[in-house]
Amino acid sequence: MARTENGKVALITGGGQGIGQAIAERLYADGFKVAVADLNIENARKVADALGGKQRGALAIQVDVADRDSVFAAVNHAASELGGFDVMINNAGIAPASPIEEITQESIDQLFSINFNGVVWGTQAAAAAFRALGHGGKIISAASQAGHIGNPGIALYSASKFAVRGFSQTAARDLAKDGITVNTYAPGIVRTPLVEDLVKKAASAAGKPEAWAWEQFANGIALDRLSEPSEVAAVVSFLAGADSNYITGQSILVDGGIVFN
Ligand SMILES: NC(=O)C1=CN([C@@H]2O[C@H](COP(=O)(O)OP(=O)(O)OC[C@H]3O[C@@H](n4cnc5c(N)ncnc54)[C@H](O)[C@@H]3O)[C@@H](O)[C@H]2O)C=CC1
Ligand SMILES: CC(=O)C(C)=O
Repeated sequence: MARTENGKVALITGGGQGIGQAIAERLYADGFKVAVADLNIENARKVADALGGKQRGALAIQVDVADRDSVFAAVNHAASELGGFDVMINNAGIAPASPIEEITQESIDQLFSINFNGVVWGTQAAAAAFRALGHGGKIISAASQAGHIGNPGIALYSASKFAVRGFSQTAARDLAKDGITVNTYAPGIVRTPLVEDLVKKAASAAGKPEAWAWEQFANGIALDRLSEPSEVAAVVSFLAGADSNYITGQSILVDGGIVFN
């Protein structure tokens, strides 16, 4: 795909692997300068370096999305180093199993601090940067099919993704006056380290081989296969680009046909 040099800047949290890496690569190919932001700075550096590094408009930044100051610092760093700020992708997330009986205050706090608070801090930091730069922008966050229908075994995760959708709908209304659109993407089951981990744990809990667990995860998908990260990145590319300028407050399912709204 040819770079179009659209001159815009996007920051992707959780950009060091999986869906976030695919989004960073896709937006870079679309012509964005990208800030690849991750708790795991080594992985973020690998992704940014493979795109050519800072000199070529791909900057690695360490961020902890659970920490408001860290997120604001990452956005400000991206804006000053890359010369602007236009698109925020709140992608970082975790998906530990959470059987109902085993949920604790700590497990709620840990999961929500990343999956939900991280989206709130990212939305605040991006909106502040857009206002300071005197223009609007786009905020795009990771929901999930599990944020459209409760998924068995991952109650906290599902709840956090419903919360991301609810927060983003209100943010879309509240920030529209500033020329800011707010949307979410809702993947199905994507081949990433996050899902590999869920599959391993499901197989071990059931005392079955991993191949069995992969089949369970693929069950009920109309297109009868799992998703690749690049297929999610293609939809995020649309949400980050001008063709989606009249879309706000929406959650776009990219799940091969699991949830039908
Ligand atoms: N893989 C899937 O099937 C699906 C994933 N999603 C969502 O997509 C997003 C990305 O998922 P994957 O790529 O599969 O996950 P992944 O586990 O492969 O990658 C997540 C990245 O986020 C980073 N990260 C974790 N905690 C962080 C923190 N506190 N601060 C900054 N970075 C942090 C990790 O270091 C990692 O690089 C998540 O929000 C996830 O919930 C949604 C639906 C399905
Ligand atoms: C991790 C996730 O979002 C799933 C399984 O939908």
